[in-house]
Amino acid sequence: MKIKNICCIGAGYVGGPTMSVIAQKCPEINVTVVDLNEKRIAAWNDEDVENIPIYEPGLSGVVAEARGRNLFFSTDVDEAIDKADMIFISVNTPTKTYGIGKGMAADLKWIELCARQIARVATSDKIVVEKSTLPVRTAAALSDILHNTGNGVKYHILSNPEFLAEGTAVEDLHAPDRVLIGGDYTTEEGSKALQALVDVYAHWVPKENILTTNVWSSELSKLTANAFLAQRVSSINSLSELCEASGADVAEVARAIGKDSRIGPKFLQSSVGFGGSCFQKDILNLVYIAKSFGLNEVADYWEQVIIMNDHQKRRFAANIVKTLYNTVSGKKIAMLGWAFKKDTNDTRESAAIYVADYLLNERAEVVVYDPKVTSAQIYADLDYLGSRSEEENRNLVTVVNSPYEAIEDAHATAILTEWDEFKKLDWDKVFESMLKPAFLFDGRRLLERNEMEEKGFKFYSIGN
Ligand SMILES: NC(=O)C1=CN([C@@H]2O[C@H](COP(=O)(O)OP(=O)(O)OC[C@H]3O[C@@H](n4cnc5c(N)ncnc54)[C@H](O)[C@@H]3O)[C@@H](O)[C@H]2O)C=CC1
Ligand SMILES: O=C(O)[C@H]1O[C@H](OP(=O)(O)OP(=O)(O)OC[C@H]2O[C@@H](n3ccc(=O)[nH]c3=O)[C@H](O)[C@@H]2O)[C@H](O)[C@@H](O)[C@@H]1O
Repeated sequence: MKIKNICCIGAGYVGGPTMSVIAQKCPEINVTVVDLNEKRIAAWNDEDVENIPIYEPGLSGVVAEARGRNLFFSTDVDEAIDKADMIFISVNTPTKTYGIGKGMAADLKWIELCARQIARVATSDKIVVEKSTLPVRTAAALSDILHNTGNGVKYHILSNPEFLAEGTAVEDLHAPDRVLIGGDYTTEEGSKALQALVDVYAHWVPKENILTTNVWSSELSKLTANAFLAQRVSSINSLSELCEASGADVAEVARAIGKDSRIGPKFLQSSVGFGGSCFQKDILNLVYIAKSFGLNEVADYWEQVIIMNDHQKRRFAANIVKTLYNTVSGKKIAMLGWAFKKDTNDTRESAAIYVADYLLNERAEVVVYDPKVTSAQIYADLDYLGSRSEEENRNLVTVVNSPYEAIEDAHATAILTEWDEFKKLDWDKVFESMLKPAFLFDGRRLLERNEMEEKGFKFYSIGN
């Protein structure tokens, strides 16, 4: 079966970049990315390709190459569904904020809406691909909806979770460690559907890197991969506190253990805590699933990863207060970075939000600089927490366009995101323009202690 038309529902951080790369690498396939969000689609279609709604290194070049040729962005969801032989569902699956499973389970409302819409519109057989991260066995629910509310056409459901990381999305999509496709390989038709998607990726991914499994293994592998990655960060972060107490240096410990090929060097960078839209949500989902099977010890084991991460964020903020003589009330704290990691404008679950909230509860005046995050986003993130009125957030928080403006007359500077430009700041100038003693809190292990102390800073660094 040769795929000619692909539709992707959801033009977000996953749907946008993933489909752009498929279109780039498969010029004979028409790829239409649809979304209900008109503003987002308008931005994807902006004449100036630098204005696409997601900042990812290299992405604008990919979009420029394929857009208008075989890559289209549209709000006409029905038309794109009807035309497609293969439909990716790449909508958001956030943690539920209400009802059963509140604060834990994934909210599958948008997934179900997509399924119902596909069933209503489709007049020919479709391969439906789960691109969103979903709880294990979601494909059964999708199949139920599609086959019971549809127009009598046939559906094959595949699971094809996405492993890209933000900030390196294009690189990850061009050369993935693996592509995972779950499908029903026990039937001839199921195998054909699986093969159709394998053939799409085989345009640029070596065959040995395309793994096929049954649907449940694929769904569960995505949650597992994120849980393992987050667990490594929480593990090294837990040790950062022990390093601070004992005189060891977490970077040295990480290097020493990472040299063991069984452990490996990646994801051992101690930090102010992991953020991003997925680690916390996916682990909470895993915990919820384990609990729903009555596996309480399994649930407790994974929940600890989140508990440690919350502790790390709180501990970083609390240390600022403690170091500034137990009060930051009325003091200016410069925060460098707001995004949850460098090279992205995404702020979802960023540690910076929680550190700022903590400091604001202590009545600090916070000044934020981030090279890619807008002030509107920063205020929206704080408002969303609901810790204080919107007016108070605007009174207490200032967003500026230059790091030097942020640090001017600051009592303390805190690095929250590891943007490369922070390494290259003129730190002598920073020291000069801060109030003394000039406290510097490095939440990303970006700077060298000796160098900063020589310049005169009172320097605090995670795990050292
Ligand atoms: N952000 C990331 O780096 C990664 C995310 N994922 C998973 O991919 C999924 C999508 O994540 P993101 O792209 O970050 O989310 P996102 O929130 O950036 O994008 C989702 C888009 O879907 C649209 N949408 C929702 N319901 C719709 C409907 N019924 N019809 C049309 N459009 C609809 C929304 O308007 C939104 O623009 C989630 O399940 C996430 O866990 C997986 C790997 C990486
Ligand atoms: O499902 C998802 O959404 C994605 O989640 C993560 O990707 P992402 O969240 O974009 O970014 P990561 O590079 O994993 O970083 C996550 C957080 O952990 C932090 N981190 C990461 C690595 C490390 O060593 N230390 C550390 O503190 C980062 O600063 C960031 O806040 C996974 O890496 C992707 O494989 C996955 O597809």
